[in-house]
Amino acid sequence: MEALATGSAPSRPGLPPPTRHSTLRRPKTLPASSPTRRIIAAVPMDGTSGRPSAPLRCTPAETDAAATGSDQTEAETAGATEQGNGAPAADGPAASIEGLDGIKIRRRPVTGPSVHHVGPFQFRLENEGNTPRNILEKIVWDKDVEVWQMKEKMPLYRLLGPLGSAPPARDFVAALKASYDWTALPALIAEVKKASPSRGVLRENFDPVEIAQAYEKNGAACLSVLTDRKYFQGSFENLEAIRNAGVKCPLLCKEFIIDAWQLYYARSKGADAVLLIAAVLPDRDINYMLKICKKLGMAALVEVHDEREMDRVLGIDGIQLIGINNRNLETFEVDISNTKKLLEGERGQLISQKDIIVVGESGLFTPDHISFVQNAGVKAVLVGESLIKQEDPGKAIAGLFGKDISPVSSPV
Ligand SMILES: O=C(O)c1ccccc1NCC(=O)[C@H](O)[C@H](O)COP(=O)(O)O
Repeated sequence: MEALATGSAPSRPGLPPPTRHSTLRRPKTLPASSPTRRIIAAVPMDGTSGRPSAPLRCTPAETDAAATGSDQTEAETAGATEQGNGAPAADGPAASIEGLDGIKIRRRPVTGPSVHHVGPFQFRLENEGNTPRNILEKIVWDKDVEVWQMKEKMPLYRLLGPLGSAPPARDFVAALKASYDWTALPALIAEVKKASPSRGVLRENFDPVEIAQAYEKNGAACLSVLTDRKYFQGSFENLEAIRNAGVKCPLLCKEFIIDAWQLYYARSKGADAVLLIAAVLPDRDINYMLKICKKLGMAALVEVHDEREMDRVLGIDGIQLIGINNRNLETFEVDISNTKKLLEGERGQLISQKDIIVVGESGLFTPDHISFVQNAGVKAVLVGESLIKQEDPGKAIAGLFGKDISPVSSPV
């Protein structure tokens, strides 16, 4: 399949997975100046007393991070010698400089694994370089391990079959435009989300298909389906089940995409669109992933949170959808005036010139909130909590918009 040609890939996405090593190696060096280097635990590994009930294990990410040492493969030397944020792979203070390439988080632990083996012991050495600084960094580091494990089980070539038999991609952008034209209100992307790191479990009695059908019936233009299991209790099974149940609304795969492989996987599970987070992905990755999405027929919702990310994204060609997240993913603070702030002045003008649809994301609970972001310039909204927490999430849509927006209702 043509879309599988990843030969022109820049550094990390699409590269063959780095060689893994069965034993842990020390990272080349720990930063000499490492200020908070601490031994947290020393655990004998031979089953004698003192062994923890859930033994510490070295994870692929740990071996992977260690692989930034001296015996890298050619591919790693060519591409993966960066953290994915342009930072040098391992040593020294430069490795932890934030903001290189514009992204705020470190894509991997910069000082290598926190777990080390000495004889029969495992040591956990924590320092600034291998301790996540915020939830987004933690999610992305965990995602790195998860994606590596998934790729091991299902390498790209083995996705060919599922990709070929996946239901065809539907036009996510056209669905948003049609809804906006019909209702003269922001098109709704309703989120199928059981839990979140900031809010915990949002809905105990969670039937993803039933919720998706209710959203569709009550006027959602598109759906956003959380697929991350660890932090959102979502799954690709949910995405697939919703697609297979005959829901016609195009589906956004709400995932933390860090590797091009995930785009193919999402498409093979029936996704029509994916989320690309500017705080996580350098421009070159966004560029590259947009091209793959296009080949796969999927839309990409490129998410920003601040002016800097917005300016970066506005410099990238081919973007059709920009999501402004009102939630700061590092602090969980939600402020819907963020949408207005990012659309003021020249940025708003450029967005109109480029015919980009802006999606207002997070913290939208009332018709006033919807009016506020619409007046700021959004043509679509992404809403989770305020719908999913209601007894009847479908009916809650009319409450959110202040009127019935279902397809059977009359247009304005
Ligand atoms: O919501 C979180 O706690 C969260 C934490 C870390 C990364 C992403 C997170 N949420 C993703 C979203 O921003 C929302 O799911 C989406 O925009 C809908 O927001 P809401 O309507 O407030 O549920």
